[in-house]
Amino acid sequence: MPFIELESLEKVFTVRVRGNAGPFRREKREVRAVDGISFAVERGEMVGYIGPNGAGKSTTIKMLTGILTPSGGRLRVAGIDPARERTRLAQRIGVVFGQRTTLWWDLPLKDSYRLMHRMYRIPDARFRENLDRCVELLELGELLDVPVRQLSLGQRMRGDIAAALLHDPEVLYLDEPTIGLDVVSKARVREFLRDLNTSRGTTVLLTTHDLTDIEQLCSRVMVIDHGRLMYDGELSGLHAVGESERLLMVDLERELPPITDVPGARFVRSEGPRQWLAFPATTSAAPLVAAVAAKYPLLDLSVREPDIEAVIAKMYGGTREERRESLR
Ligand SMILES: Nc1ncnc2c1ncn2[C@@H]1O[C@H](COP(=O)(O)OP(=O)(O)OP(=O)(O)O)[C@@H](O)[C@H]1O
Repeated sequence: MPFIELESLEKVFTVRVRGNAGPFRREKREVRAVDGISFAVERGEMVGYIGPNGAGKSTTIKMLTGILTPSGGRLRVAGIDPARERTRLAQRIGVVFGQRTTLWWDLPLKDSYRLMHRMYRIPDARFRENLDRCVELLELGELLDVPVRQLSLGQRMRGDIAAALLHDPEVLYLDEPTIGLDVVSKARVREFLRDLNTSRGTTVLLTTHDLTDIEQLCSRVMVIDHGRLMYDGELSGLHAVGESERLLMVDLERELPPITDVPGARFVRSEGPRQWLAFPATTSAAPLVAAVAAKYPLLDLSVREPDIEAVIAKMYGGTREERRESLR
């Protein structure tokens, strides 16, 4: 049985909007935030869950934690119906919302952890062990006595991630865990998550706007838009869907006219002896490199992978129907 299983999951919000019938008349309107989503995640998977603003990502996560009750469909996490058995599920899941903290603002970090120790009734030895591990790997040692409000964003985020893991959850939901962090903090958080996934087999569902998070952490990605699942597969498959291109950067021995006679490659631009050629992301670079090397005096070359951001933007561009068509 999959660890997380959604079948035609729906969440409909009813909102009141100002209607045409007068300034004080409000009309009811339905927002289908999640509109029939089905997927399964196996234990130990690390999956990216991405989409534009308002796509329905947070609403899905809230249903997975039991905070929101679905309007339709079926949902199981570790065999548990989250909305019905929220407290029982809470023992098995960890949640990190990047934009909000679960820590107590005025308390030193270690006091928040002590409270969680009690709340989750974590056995003492296990609590110690998990805390020590998080403190070491997330470099929290010097921060334990600092009130949360005095922590930098990156420090607070690391504090929040540790808080979500003290009770050994089997699944971790991360909503924008690297938002607003500097490059060093991002790298540290990513490394920690990768290690958690490989060493403990924790299942991770990651929502992010930073596609480098996905590139570095997830081999599988789900793209959601308007409450519907638009893509579910390997990250590499997204390139094919977005018809993206890879770039070959060629350093020639000297400045030469644009390379336009290599089949399958498109000249993009040049800067002195350096030229950039584009070719489809779905084809192999080897024959192209061989063809260039056979015809031109090469000093060096490198291949740049396509920018997923551009791929996603391409997917999100156009009408919903066109996008869905392109994904078939
Ligand atoms: N409590 C609510 N009442 C009414 N509408 C809501 C509510 N929560 C979410 N929505 C609407 O549901 C849709 C999906 O919102 P959701 O927050 O799940 O998107 P998201 O993909 O997480 O977006 P973001 O990346 O901006 O966080 C949006 O149109 C949003 O306005």
